[in-house]
Amino acid sequence: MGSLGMLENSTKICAPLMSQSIDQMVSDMYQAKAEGADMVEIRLDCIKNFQPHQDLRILLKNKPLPVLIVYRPKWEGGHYEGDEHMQLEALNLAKELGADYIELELKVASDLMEEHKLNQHGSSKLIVSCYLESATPSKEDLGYLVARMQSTGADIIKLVTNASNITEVARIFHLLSHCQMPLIAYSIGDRGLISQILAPKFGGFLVYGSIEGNLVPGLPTLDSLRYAYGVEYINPDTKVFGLVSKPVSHSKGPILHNPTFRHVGYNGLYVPMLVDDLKEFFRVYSSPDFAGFSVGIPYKEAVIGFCDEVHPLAQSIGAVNTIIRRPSNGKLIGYNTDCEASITAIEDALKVSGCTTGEAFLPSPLTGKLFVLVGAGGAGRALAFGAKIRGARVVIFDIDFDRAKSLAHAVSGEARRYEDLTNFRPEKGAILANATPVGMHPNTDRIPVAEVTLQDYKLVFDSVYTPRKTRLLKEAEAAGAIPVSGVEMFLRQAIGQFVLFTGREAPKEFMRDIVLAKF
Ligand SMILES: O=C1C[C@@](O)(C(=O)O)C[C@@H](O)[C@@H]1O
Repeated sequence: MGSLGMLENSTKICAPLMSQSIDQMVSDMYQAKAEGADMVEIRLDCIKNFQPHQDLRILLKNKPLPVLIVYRPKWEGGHYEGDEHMQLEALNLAKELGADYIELELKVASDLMEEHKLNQHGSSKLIVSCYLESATPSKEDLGYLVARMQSTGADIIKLVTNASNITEVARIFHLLSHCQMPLIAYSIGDRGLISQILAPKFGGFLVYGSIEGNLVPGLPTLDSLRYAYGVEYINPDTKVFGLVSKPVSHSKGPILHNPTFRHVGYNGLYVPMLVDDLKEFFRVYSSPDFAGFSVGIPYKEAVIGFCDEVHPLAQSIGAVNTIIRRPSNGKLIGYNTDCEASITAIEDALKVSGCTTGEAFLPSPLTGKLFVLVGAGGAGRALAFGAKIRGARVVIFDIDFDRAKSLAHAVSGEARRYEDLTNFRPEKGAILANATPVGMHPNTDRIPVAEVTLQDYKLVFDSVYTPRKTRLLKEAEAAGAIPVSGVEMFLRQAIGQFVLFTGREAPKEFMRDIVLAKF
């Protein structure tokens, strides 16, 4: 990898292991090591018929990596139902047998403190933890809680919250960057994912990643931490680029952008951001650390209201899919890379298949063609404007007829009622473009038009990119049309974003290879 100027961080990657047998725990430790973990967390409370003396000896004698021992009681979300005394005995034994870290819940640690019973001898480090079922507390309350945890004599403190909104995760980042002692802090849930991935940027002590085949709900896998996010290369200077969308987990953006950043030695990180409230989001994530954004469904139109400047093409389309924070003044500038991406994907496919014969004098193989568009949302608007700019005649269908009419008006096209789509037969040689999510994973058996109408089209484009070949594209190919996958548009819009994000030329072939191998 191009490591130009990048510093590795000191955040450890830890695999939580929750198997029920000792043999399995031992083999999980080796698997975690092979998958790139720096340490493992062994959950004693998950082991069936746990025999402290015998089992801890086997586990700690066979450890290939530093071990954190956790014996989590039921009241803190674990499975241990015994008393504090037995819990403490097992943890002390683990210390004696060479555990590198042991974890105690705040309540237990506080009780022990009061009774002057917290045994701080030995070489294991003590992690005092607190799991909040609720949302992340205010900055002040977090401060008090951390002070209380510190006062137990912990070497490391660990705080876990349940994020109900991505904006509260910013309080975790604040805490991580201001805490004077080693801190593990993160939020669980889809909205909290960035707190885990970005822990190395803000100085977190460790980040959790689950081993393959043993997924822990709410945690990324070791493989995604290493490959998709490259967490070992993140440092305080890393520029963060977020995909602002809802839903967001379907996106393949991280597995394309992050390896590309690393390939060219650019210190950037691309993360999914599940956003509920755009206004709050841009108010809270306003620091230069958050250097730019991709914008996905359903925000491509609404986000214009939060940009300080909008590129003329994006302005006329009325949709933004890329935002850059201008380093000189922090202003947000909106762009649209979908338009060129989708139209050039269609044009190139027409050129490759020789559909331009006799039309070489035309500015584009789309000039003069009938362009039938289904869906007038953000992606549809980009396609409609692109087709119009190339001189195509645009016909638009949308479930919301007013939306279709307003887009048709903007591109001097024609709006048709959605009900008429089933029987709509275009002139021969027309282009069909689907800009609705119909057919997207997991509803892959769905198709936005009637199959019988497909034979009249020369080319069918689908903006859906999961799966690569949608049912619409399969049927179109069978009917003799040229299929163009949304993957091609996805790749090209990402190439456009790379240039805007980094100010550098994009390694196009490298990016295309990732798409071919991983999509
Ligand atoms: O439409 C898309 C797809 C996307 O939202 C994603 O899911 O990764 C990313 C956007 O930049 C792009 O315009």
